[in-house]
Amino acid sequence: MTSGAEALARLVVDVPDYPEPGVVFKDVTPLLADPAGLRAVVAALADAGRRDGEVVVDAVVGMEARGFLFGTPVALELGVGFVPVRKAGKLPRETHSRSYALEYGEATLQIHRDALAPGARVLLVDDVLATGGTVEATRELVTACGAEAVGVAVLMELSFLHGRARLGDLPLTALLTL
Ligand SMILES: O=P(O)(O)OC[C@H]1O[C@H](OP(=O)(O)OP(=O)(O)O)[C@H](O)[C@@H]1O
Ligand SMILES: Nc1ncnc2[nH]cnc12
Repeated sequence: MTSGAEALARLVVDVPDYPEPGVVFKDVTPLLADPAGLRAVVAALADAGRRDGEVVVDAVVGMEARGFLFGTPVALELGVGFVPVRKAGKLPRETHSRSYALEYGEATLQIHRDALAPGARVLLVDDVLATGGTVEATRELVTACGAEAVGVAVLMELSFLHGRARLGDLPLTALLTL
């Protein structure tokens, strides 16, 4: 059987100097194309939304774009809904916004103001934790909705970028730490 860590080691490709010199980009498209590998990492990420076998989150939030690809199947696996956090200008109704910096640039993220029920317990899902700017901004957006981020689950943590330090008390599940 394929484990999540084995799938990541085999199916994530390092691309040096993309999208700019000095960055080693983690390309997850071969993982997405491999049904057994994809199933293994989705199952492992979903475990972050359970305690003692019980689902303890009310929603999964995924960040554009790769957080959508992993967050949606994780939500299905947990039996909860999926809420997208999008780059600025993509959501059609009233939003909350947060700007942030990441390993190779800056961006603004948005969430629909009514996307989460007040008090909802939310699992954040993404592919990579790098500087932590994306997760920090997303957590603030969840809080602005009156909900609470109770955990973050990622495929890979790039520990040399110290994203964990920006998470405060938010529990992190990383299937692979590099
Ligand atoms: O921890 P950070 O430094 O914030 O970096 C991590 C984020 O960077 C990547 O997304 P990107 O913004 O490149 O968007 P994409 O998924 O649309 O390519 C990645 O998918 C994470 O969301
Ligand atoms: N090195 C990297 N590879 C893929 N996604 C990223 N997001 C931020 N840094 C990244």
